[in-house]
Amino acid sequence: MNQRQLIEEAIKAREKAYVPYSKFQVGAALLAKDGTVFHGCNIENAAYSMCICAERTALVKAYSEGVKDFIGLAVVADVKRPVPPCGACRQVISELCSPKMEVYLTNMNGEVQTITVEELLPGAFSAEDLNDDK
Ligand SMILES: O=c1ccn([C@H]2C[C@H](O)[C@@H](CO)O2)c(=O)[nH]1
Ligand SMILES: [Zn+2]
Repeated sequence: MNQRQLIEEAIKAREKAYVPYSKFQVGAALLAKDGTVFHGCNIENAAYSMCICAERTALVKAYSEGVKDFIGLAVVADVKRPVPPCGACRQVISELCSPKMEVYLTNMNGEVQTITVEELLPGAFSAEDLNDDK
């Protein structure tokens, strides 16, 4: 599976978005090392702060099935620039994906920005900080 194909999977995942409030559909596709692709979409709630982003949906689906090794993540929305993940997702991606893994940020115009996990959130808070004895 190449970058273009993973983006196609994210476009398919986007169709499943549950977005009655924002009407802003986001899709994600997470490629695992074993070749499995996990789809994610955003899922909103009348209690707005409970909204779950597409990226986290895909990651939680994979982790909950015991899959933890990934090759890439594609994210797509219908926006002017390749869709930027929110801060919460950057934090979760930083913890659950390897620093050098590539993330493909895209839009429906076919623009693609390739960025690594470590570039998404430089200086991310991590488990090492918790264990820091100073
Ligand atoms: O990268 C992003 C950015 C936003 N959203 C969702 C959250 C909310 O449902 C809607 C508007 O912010 O888009 C995502 O799923 N991923
Ligand atoms: Zn997010």
